[in-house]
Amino acid sequence: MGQGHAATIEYDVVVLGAGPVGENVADRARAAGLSTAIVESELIGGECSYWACMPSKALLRPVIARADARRVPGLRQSVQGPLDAAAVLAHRDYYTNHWKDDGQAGWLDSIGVRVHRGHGRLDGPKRVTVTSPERERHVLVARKAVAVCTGSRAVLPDLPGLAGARAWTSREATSADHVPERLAVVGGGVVGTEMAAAWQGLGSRVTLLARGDGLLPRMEPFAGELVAEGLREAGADVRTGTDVTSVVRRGDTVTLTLGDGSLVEADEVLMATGRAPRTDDLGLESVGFEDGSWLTTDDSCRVAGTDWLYAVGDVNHRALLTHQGKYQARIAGAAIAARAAGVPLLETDPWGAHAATADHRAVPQVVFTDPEVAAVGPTLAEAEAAGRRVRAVDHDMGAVAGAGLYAHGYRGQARMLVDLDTETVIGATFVGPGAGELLHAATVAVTAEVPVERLWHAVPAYPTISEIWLRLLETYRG
Ligand SMILES: Cc1cc2nc3c(=O)[nH]c(=O)nc-3n(C[C@H](O)[C@H](O)[C@H](O)COP(=O)(O)OP(=O)(O)OC[C@H]3O[C@@H](n4cnc5c(N)ncnc54)[C@H](O)[C@@H]3O)c2cc1C
Ligand SMILES: NC(=O)c1ccc[n+]([C@@H]2O[C@H](COP(=O)([O-])OP(=O)(O)OC[C@H]3O[C@@H](n4cnc5c(N)ncnc54)[C@H](O)[C@@H]3O)[C@@H](O)[C@H]2O)c1
Repeated sequence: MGQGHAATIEYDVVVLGAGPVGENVADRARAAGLSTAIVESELIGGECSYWACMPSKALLRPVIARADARRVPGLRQSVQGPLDAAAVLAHRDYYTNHWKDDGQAGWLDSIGVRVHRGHGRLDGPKRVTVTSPERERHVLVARKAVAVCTGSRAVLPDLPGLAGARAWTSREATSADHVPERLAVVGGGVVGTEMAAAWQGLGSRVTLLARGDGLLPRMEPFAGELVAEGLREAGADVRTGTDVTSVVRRGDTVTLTLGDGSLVEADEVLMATGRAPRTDDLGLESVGFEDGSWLTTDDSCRVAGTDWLYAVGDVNHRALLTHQGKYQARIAGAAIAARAAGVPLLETDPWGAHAATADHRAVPQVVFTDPEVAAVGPTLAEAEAAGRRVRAVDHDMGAVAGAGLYAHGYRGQARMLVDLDTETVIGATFVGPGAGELLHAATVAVTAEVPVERLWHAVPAYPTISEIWLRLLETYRG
């Protein structure tokens, strides 16, 4: 169908991309009584459901559970064998619903959000052209707002040989149907460390190549150190300060050349080297922006210089995390609804209903390695760089009774960051087995700006790992 004859359908709100974030924007908009359509070119549920959070955590859970069990006297002997990799992969397939999205499509249908399958492209203000898989085109006109929620994709460095090396990105690393004997992982960020832990645990011999001084460079340095230690103990070869200069495949073997001229051979190579926005071929030029760029927004997630265009989730580069994108979706959905209803003044002050304030103050993240890393708020280095007067309070997590009971010989480290001007906790990092489940208490304390003096009255149950809070507060008070 030519563009001149393309059918035109009007909605109040059109959402581009049905990942976790787009789904939530659509849900909030329709809950406010706005007619809402969502456009999806691949699978409803997005990267998170099929090639990121869900499959990666399904692969990691047995690896971490086994490592934990091996630290429990009396249980250790029963869990010495290898994992049943076929069963783990089958469980991963169950969690991705075998890469079918009928369940999520059914949910959108049940809440009254209209799904348009195909590639969406902006075509001037408030207009979106959808090209269906059958190459049919139609035009969606948004009376109130368009929300771009198209996410991000893996970015590959420009290395000699890489284009022909059939390298894995996060997509293959989370969906592979076999365990490679040797896996090289390039990149020491979150994807690199998690996938190194998963595949080493599943039986691969992993070589992790990171170019910085340590792993997880955006977190407190002790996090990367403990994760490197854990990976090495699991049998992985972890190398930091390493540059990869070429990646060449010959037959079944891929050879990586390192900066010092040495070679690493593997059966597969995972490039875990960061993300790029999925804004190429999005028609951004038709509304005054550059295709292929991250979209900068205000705290209501509205794109600067427009009164109708929103960018929510990975695509705005505020925090590349599902939970944070879904939070933005709740805020953006409320802002879209308020503006559509003609509310004269939105609540855009910090912590207001229409300001994604937590993006700046309290982004929680758990890295599901062994040990786990759980962090919220700035690191010490970030807080100091921002000119804040802070004190870092450190404590050995293993010194807590609950930790010793959880895992014999528990190794871990905690840091609480206190703002000395407000006497509130502005950040925390916990590294150790089971640390992920400690995080929300810290997120609540940071978000609510609870004074340290009041936290003194928040009594952790004995004997839980949460007693680390008491140790941190005792250390702070002296
Ligand atoms: C390996 C890995 C593990 C991760 N693990 C975690 C984790 O444990 N916890 C966590 O919080 N985060 C995790 N993340 C990050 C998380 O996956 C992202 O933050 C999240 O998926 C972002 O959601 P989104 O909706 O913004 O984008 P996406 O999930 O990328 O969804 C965007 C959707 O838009 C569609 N789309 C794109 N362009 C168009 C177009 N032009 N027309 C129509 N549709 C389009 C895409 O097909 C896709 O379905 C992980 C990431 C990776 C890579
Ligand atoms: N559990 C979780 O919350 C989770 C899990 C996975 C991913 N994610 C999110 O997904 C996003 C993407 O993760 P990621 O690990 O791909 O990106 P990242 O930016 O966290 O890490 C990429 C790493 O690759 C390195 N790198 C870049 N180019 C390189 C090169 N040419 N050679 C060697 N190293 C190179 C960088 O220095 C960096 O350390 C993150 O922002 C993260 O928040 C979250």
